[in-house]
Amino acid sequence: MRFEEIYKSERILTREKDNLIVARVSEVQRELFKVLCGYGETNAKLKGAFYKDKMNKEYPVVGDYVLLKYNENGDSLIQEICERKSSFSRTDFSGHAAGYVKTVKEQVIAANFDYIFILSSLNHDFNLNRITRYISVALQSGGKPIVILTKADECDNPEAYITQVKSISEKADVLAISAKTGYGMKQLNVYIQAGKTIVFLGSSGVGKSTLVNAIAGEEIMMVSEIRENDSKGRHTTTHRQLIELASGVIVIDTPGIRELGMWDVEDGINDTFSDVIELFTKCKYNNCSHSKEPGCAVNQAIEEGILSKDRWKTYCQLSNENEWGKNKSIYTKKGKLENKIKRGKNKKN
Ligand SMILES: Nc1nc2c(ncn2[C@@H]2O[C@H](COP(=O)(O)OP(=O)(O)OP(=O)(O)O)[C@@H](O)[C@H]2O)c(=O)[nH]1
Ligand SMILES: [Zn+2]
Repeated sequence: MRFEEIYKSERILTREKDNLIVARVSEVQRELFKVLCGYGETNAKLKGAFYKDKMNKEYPVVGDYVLLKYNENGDSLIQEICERKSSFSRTDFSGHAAGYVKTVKEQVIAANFDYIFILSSLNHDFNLNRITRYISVALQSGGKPIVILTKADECDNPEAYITQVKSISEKADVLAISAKTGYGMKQLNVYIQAGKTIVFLGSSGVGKSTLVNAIAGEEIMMVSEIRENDSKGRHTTTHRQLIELASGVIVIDTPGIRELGMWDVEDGINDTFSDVIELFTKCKYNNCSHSKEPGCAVNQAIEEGILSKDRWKTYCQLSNENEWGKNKSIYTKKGKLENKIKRGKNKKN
């Protein structure tokens, strides 16, 4: 994480004679980038080498730390991308209808975040399966999942929901808030620290923009009621994708993250369901399908009430969905393997 450290501590010249500095990508519009650096925000392009070997090259994404040849009179040049400590990917179907895809590519959409705020509202559409899926995606990405149950003012018993969500995984923090009444908002202070980068996940209307505004202490995002009267829509060209708040907290909000799909999140699912995976090792037969076999530890745990039927069902659903994505990704296997190796390296550091 050398780039990140340099960026956070020095920001200005690292290799002065070449005019190279460390910067952070704040916006991506096709082949044009905006980056934050010690000189403020500046426009940047990629150096030519990025385009030579198009198939295997990783392009910078929002949140990336990059080495920049700074140009005060025009576009600066991005020379190199720093290894990512965390990242979100989405499935790119390349224009094919789902189910008929020949090639599915992994497209990284944001990188280097510390916390993933998973928002879910405590009104009518509370859905434990959806939260479980988000937690799996989050654990896979390398960031820390924080489940934030919003609109607590519309719910009689937030604690009951907190207990349910806590049962999904002990690796996720869980809290309930109301941006309207201020209930529970103080609990966020642990995460809202200068230098920390936060991404927001959650369905439309759960209160992401409202929470970002509350954290920022000013209106930096449009809240739904207002946006409906705005024919331009929300993600216009002026919409920042990475924002550094006055407090030094960094917020990433890219359009792609809001519709985050499933990529190969096997590690994330196994992490979330470590209790289930543990049971597999106790089945009598190695190749147990966990349906009707004698000595199946899963069935036994369900009978004894140790594992709930719902939790088992969610595990099966998520891992089936994940298998589907994996089979279709065979054409990009090589790239994926490389990614995995890189991620493995990161963990050790
Ligand atoms: N009762 C109540 N309503 C809230 C709270 N937070 C947000 N809302 C309302 O929920 C609605 C949606 O809020 P947004 O912040 O725009 O939600 P969003 O998740 O950003 O929505 P998208 O931009 O569509 O993804 C608005 O009407 C808010 O006023 C809360 O704590 N309590
Ligand atoms: Zn079994």
